[in-house]
Amino acid sequence: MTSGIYLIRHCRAAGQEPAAPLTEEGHAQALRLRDRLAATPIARVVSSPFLRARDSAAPLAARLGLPLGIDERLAERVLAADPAEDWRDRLRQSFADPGLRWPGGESGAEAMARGRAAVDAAAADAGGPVAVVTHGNLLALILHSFDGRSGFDTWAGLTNPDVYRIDPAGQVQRWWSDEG
Ligand SMILES: O=C(O)[C@H](O)COP(=O)(O)O
Repeated sequence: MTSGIYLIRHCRAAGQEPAAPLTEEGHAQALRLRDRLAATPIARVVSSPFLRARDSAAPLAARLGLPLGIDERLAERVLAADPAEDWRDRLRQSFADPGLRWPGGESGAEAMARGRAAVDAAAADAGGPVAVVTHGNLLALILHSFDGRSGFDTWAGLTNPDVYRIDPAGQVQRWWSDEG
């Protein structure tokens, strides 16, 4: 039983590599994210190790006086070693077939399992709701682990940032999206 999970996609960023920073607008979004979430009794903040996720979570953790936890399992899924032009089609296929794996990549099932394990670890004994910051593909897979209806279309509709709430009963609801 959890007290609720806020599952967050990072704010707008300048690239996709691990060290890609937030844009100026992304930093402004991180402050709005902080202001929106600081009104809830968040007990723990955990992020992907990627810079864009850490910098999305850091203002919230600072406002709440909490350490920013880093969990490698929240890093974005590697779809394949080669940056294929048809990555979007591959992604669609991988939601339809969770066991599908391209060379150098993770299957959807593998990524979902590690992402869900990270969320469960963040929520365990937290004593209140937790905020977990990650990436688009992994976020959609984690949502799928709670609610089988979340899939490719959920991923395609994600914004930066995006916040989904998973309530103590495991029900998934989009909670906030800063489209500004
Ligand atoms: O799923 C995606 O959109 C890509 O893997 C990039 O993810 P991110 O922009 O959320 O890090």
